[in-house]
Amino acid sequence: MRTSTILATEGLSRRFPRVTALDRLTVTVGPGVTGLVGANGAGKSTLIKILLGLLEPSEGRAQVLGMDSGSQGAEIRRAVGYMPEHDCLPPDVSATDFVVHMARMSGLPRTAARERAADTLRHVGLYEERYRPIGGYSTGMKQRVKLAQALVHDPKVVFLDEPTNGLDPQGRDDMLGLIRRIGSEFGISVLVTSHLLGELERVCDHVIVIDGGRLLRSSAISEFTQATQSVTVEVEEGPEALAARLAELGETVTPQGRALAVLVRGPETYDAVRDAVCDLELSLIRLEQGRQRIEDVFRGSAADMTEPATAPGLAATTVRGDS
Ligand SMILES: Nc1ncnc2c1ncn2[C@@H]1O[C@H](COP(=O)(O)OP(=O)(O)OP(=O)(O)O)[C@@H](O)[C@H]1O
Repeated sequence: MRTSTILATEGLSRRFPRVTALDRLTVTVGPGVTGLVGANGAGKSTLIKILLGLLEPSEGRAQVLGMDSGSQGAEIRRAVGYMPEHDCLPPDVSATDFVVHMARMSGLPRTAARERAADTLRHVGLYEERYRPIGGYSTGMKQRVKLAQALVHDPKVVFLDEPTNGLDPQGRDDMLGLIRRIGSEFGISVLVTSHLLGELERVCDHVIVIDGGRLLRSSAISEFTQATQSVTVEVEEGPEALAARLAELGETVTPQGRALAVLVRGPETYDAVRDAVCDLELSLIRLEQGRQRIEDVFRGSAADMTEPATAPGLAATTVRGDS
């Protein structure tokens, strides 16, 4: 394992009686913010639980910070902060009391625990409300408390399981901003899961996409954005004929209103557009470089990831990058 490796899995599988949640997953994660993306049921939470030593793999192995998840789970959990997906907060205590308690559980002395809890709650943006019982909090505030308890013991790495779940667009933006700061300002490596590819584009250095427990892709975000370069072509009349000709020439074309978005494979794509427009004697109105959404790379292979799970329309409002 390289010294810069934060976590790695090798041929990792986990079978449940009715489903294979992870299927021979081999992946390596370096420092920075890494997105783990997959539709609901893709195996994201299962992977996190195995990494933390909370669940046994059926086959293969996993390491976090050079420690084996099978035999060194307790050490891993000391070094890693974990924000679980589901609501697991006690309703009757305040955020302050809860986060201090979690800090004490991690081994911090009383005074240090109080100081760290106050700092961490301030970092996640909880102020006066931190003295009120958690039961009265909004979803966004509860997500912040979960994030604070993951950070309070000053971990080297945090695993955040669907931190934007249930949040409105503003809440998502705020949470994504916090995640970016954890990576850049605090220097903590982050593994963050989401079922929406587009929202992680903004905060991640690297993205891993899984589907049905299998690895679809693991790439630096720059490779994704390169892959999503497109050119928008608008002609006065005959966009259908142009689309058909470009498709014949092997180009990937998506109608966009009156225009066409053509995925750029390389310089040959521009030649194909020029030749098709000339051959069909069309009048070109617009030829413009743009970027498709990151999830367009996976259209067809993992379509669920382009849909918001809880609130239709949210993804469209939070995803950047339409050309
Ligand atoms: N304890 C379990 N017993 C049986 N099946 C399970 C168990 N835990 C997970 N699964 C199944 O394994 C698959 C992967 O689940 P997992 O929770 O890892 O997915 P996920 O990508 O985190 O999705 P979600 O965001 O919906 O939780 C699912 O089909 C799920 O039903």
